[in-house]
Amino acid sequence: MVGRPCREAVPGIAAQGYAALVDNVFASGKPFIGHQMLVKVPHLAGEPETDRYVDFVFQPLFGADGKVSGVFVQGNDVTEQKLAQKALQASNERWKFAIEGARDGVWDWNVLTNELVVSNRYKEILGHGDEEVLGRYEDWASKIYPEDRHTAIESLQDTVQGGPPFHIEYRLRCNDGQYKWVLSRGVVVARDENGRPTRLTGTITDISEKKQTEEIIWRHASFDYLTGLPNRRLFRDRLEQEVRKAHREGDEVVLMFIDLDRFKEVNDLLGHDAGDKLLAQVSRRLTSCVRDSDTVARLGGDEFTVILTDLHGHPHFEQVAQKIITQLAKPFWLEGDTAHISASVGITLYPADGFEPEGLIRNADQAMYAAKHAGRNQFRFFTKSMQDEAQRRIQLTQDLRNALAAEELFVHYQPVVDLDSRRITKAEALLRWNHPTYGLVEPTQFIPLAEESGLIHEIGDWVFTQAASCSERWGENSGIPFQISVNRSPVQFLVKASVDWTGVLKSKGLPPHSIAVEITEGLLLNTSPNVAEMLYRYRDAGIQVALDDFGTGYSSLAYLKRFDIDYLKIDQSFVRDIEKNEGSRAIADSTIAMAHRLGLKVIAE
Ligand SMILES: Nc1nc2c(ncn2[C@@H]2O[C@H](COP(=O)(O)OP(=O)(O)OP(=O)(O)O)[C@@H](O)[C@H]2O)c(=O)[nH]1
Repeated sequence: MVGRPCREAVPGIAAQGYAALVDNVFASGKPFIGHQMLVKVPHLAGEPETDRYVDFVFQPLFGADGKVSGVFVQGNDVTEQKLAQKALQASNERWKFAIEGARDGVWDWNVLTNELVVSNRYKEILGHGDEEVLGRYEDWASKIYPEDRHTAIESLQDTVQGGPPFHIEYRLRCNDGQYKWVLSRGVVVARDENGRPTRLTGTITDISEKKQTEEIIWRHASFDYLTGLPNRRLFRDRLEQEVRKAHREGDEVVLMFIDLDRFKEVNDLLGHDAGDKLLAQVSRRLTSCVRDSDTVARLGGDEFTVILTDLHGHPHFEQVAQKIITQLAKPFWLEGDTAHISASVGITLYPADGFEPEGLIRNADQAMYAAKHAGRNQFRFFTKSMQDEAQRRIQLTQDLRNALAAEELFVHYQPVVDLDSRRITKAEALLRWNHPTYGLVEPTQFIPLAEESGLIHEIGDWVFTQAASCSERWGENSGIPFQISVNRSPVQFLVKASVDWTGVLKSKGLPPHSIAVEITEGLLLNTSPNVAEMLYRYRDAGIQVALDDFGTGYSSLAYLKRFDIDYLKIDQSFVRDIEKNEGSRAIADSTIAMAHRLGLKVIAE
């Protein structure tokens, strides 16, 4: 090739304009430098050419006479570099497209010069036009919502110091002075020779809508829909926060547990809507008894709590408790009806009674329970003995679970004498518990535990089968049917019985009136369809129904007829002093007269 004209040596390349370039340099005597010039390199005949990019230098060579004697051509193949650049450009285009498509704003911060450049979309998110809004880092920092500023700056600094990429949600001030939630992300894109970041680039996304949705979800999950008060979940959070704060500041926290007294009666007598209205009014009255910084919450049903904070050695909680009791004992006007209720309040103190929120809630609940048992409409402070009592209740409930299997329960039969024939024709089945440690436990102590724990269903069915067997035995012995009455707790009416009482009687070949079901007056006021359905089922099956403790509650005559009650039992408080007390005698007389006119029989306890 050497010594031959370039048109002959590399004809394919020379023809691409390179021979002309050589001629130009030769003629002008001026060098030529070309960057990334395309050269189509020919291959064997029939094969396609390949594209190469070459950095060229065409240097004229001068002879002794000062004239151009030749041209020195040097080519440096930079194809790889060119392709890499092309790829990068394409990728940048794609990113630009993606970011703009996502409607994100872009920022770029030069750490060395402190220059901050933001895209138009960034400005648009903040409600600005083309004008410069953020020229420096400080401009950005000054626009952050004060409460978020520290965390946002710290997070950015952390990235600069070598931490993870910047990723944080915070609020930025817009053109109209309002704050907007944004999500900002950023990474280090350049470093100096010591590895220190010199440039960070990132995006901001407008997340105000997402935040609004989150806020709505949070409100639903944290506030009670009926009263607008914090619910159980938010109450727990607040209590934890307040206990932590009091611990830091050496302060106290007072927790009150408030349960309305006989609220069920409002629902039963005036309807659920009226009950709802009363609950809403209770929440307003409670809020009016405390300061804005205190918390009033509704745990559910008719249970409320109050957290008193910032006491700073001036405990005024007894006055607050008394105020609550007084406020809630005042009548409630419920669109045409008036309701009277009261409240039982349990009080516990952090740190005197406990350190853990969970324990404090338990204490306040136990104190409230004690206030109820002491006659309602009052407050009680938590004491150690309440804890012992609660412990005993838990223990008894546990023991009760085994009592049936361990044969500790037994049924005692109290005879009922027919005053006309002077014969014992009936008996009442009374449940007793012979506890291995405590001896005979009163039904008033363990029946409420059985009701609370749901054990009443199993125990109640067991009492019924015992009574049915006894009725069968005694009926056979005497030759006439013998009726035994069995108490059925209101709780047993709430779910479908697992044992079909009428079916059991049928299978034993006993007439349906072998068993009478004793219910309490309050049950008749229950509006649950289960109650009415079950009572009608007894009536249709021929099982008699007796009303216990008549005279102590509502004594509503309408219900006696509606549910076809067969017997009334006059409460023993009237019967006991019937000979000495005129009033009791009058009540007993009129009850008997009324019952007989209604076709009901009467039993005196
Ligand atoms: N109207 C209404 N009633 C509710 C709501 N939640 C629960 N309840 C009722 O509130 C009553 C609470 O029952 P209790 O506290 O056991 O009954 P109480 O009559 O207050 O009895 P004591 O507390 O022993 O005095 C139940 O009858 C529930 O059905 C509600 O959102 N609205």
